[in-house]
Amino acid sequence: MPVTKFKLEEKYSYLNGFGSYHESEAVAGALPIGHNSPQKCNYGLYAEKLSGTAFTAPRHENQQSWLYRILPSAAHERFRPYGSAGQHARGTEYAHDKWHFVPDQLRWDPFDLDEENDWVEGMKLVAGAGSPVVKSGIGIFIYAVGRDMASKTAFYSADGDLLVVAQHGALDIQTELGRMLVRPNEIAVVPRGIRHRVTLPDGPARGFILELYQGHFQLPELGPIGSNGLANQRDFQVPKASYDEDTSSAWRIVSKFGGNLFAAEQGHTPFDVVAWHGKYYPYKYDLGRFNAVGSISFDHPDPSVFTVLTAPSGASPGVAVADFVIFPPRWLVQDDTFRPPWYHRNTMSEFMGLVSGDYDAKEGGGFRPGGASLHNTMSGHGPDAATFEKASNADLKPTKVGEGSMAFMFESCLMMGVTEWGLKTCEKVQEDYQKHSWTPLQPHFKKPASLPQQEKREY
Ligand SMILES: O=C(O)Cc1cc(O)ccc1O
Ligand SMILES: [Fe+2]
Repeated sequence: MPVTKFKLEEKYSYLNGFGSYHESEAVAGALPIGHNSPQKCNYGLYAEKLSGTAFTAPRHENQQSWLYRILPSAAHERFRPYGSAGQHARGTEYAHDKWHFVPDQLRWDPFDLDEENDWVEGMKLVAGAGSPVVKSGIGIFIYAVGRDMASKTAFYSADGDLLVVAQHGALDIQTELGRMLVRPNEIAVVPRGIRHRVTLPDGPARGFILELYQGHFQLPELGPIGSNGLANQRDFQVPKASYDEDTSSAWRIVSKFGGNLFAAEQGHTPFDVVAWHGKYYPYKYDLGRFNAVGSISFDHPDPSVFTVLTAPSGASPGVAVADFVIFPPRWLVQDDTFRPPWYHRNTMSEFMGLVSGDYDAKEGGGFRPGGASLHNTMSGHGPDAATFEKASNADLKPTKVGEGSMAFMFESCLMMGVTEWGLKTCEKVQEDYQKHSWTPLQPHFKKPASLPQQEKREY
């Protein structure tokens, strides 16, 4: 069910619709009518274009927005390496240049909450593939944040779109285009380049981030499902324009650029966009609104039926560099079916995280909220021994699984590497994952004493 825990405050105000052309003005009349770049913009604003795709990208993929702001984003001093001007670069772990590629199934205990780090310092790269400098691949981060970002500081990633999965605590994400409140069981996407400032309205926060170095997320095709279902377009919320007027104090812009952090000073707020229009904007989505479909006869369908958002690899149709898939509460009704996931090895790699509750393939415990697992290219996995035992003997009446639970998967066609931080420094990798889950599986094969009569087939 949708998140209801916090009452929405008036400061958060949204437009509805994924991929739509939106426009929003915090001051009536701030948007020029009928053109984008008048000789003088209304109210003395500057016009600035923000391109999220090549100018010439096909129309259905093209994502650009026009911002009407008090000062252009270009008005800042030189960028210097973050940390060199007295900022504490405490524990920033963004290095993407040395992956450990290991075939083991990996599982992480819940990552620690953190009292000290802010959004910039609290993001740790755990796994991924490719590189932001060639705009190819993905990075998977956990974040554990205990402090608001320093006042008058904003952050942006030039490396990719940030898909944020909130697991614990709420995030107030003030962006150039407007403000979003992102609570556990919700996700948000902050596209490449958009300045944002993250504060914590509800204490420490923890969650997961997929950074998409190439392209943008789209909704999956629905094929025979029809015109509604899964994540519906109208449930995506886009912040309305809201701006601050501050052209007299010192602001710092922190940039993640090629996996490294830089900071530049400027004498005005970056959150000065009075109006905007276009298709390149941040958005959020409540996972409780996902309309799950599944088998109502027999067999366990592929988890692609639970895809919320997908980012095509461009390699071939249907092959994603990143699928964001969830396992929401749902009814299982299949006859004569082993209902949990089958045992499997896939060419796609699967990074999973748990937002809340239990996951139905891991009755034996060990996959806990705030924790994660990685089943890489062709690494065998599936239900643990406890789940196999239970599910193969279960009474197959209609059953609700995942009540109060939300697991998700970042799935990729790329082989995923793990960072030094993810494999060792974090000290969360479970040594006994295999012994706990699959080595206890017993053979049950019994060759029958007399074989059933085969019908003679004529061809
Ligand atoms: O490995 C997992 O638990 C994720 C998963 C779930 C499922 O229902 C089918 C395949 C799959 O990879
Ligand atoms: Fe899997």
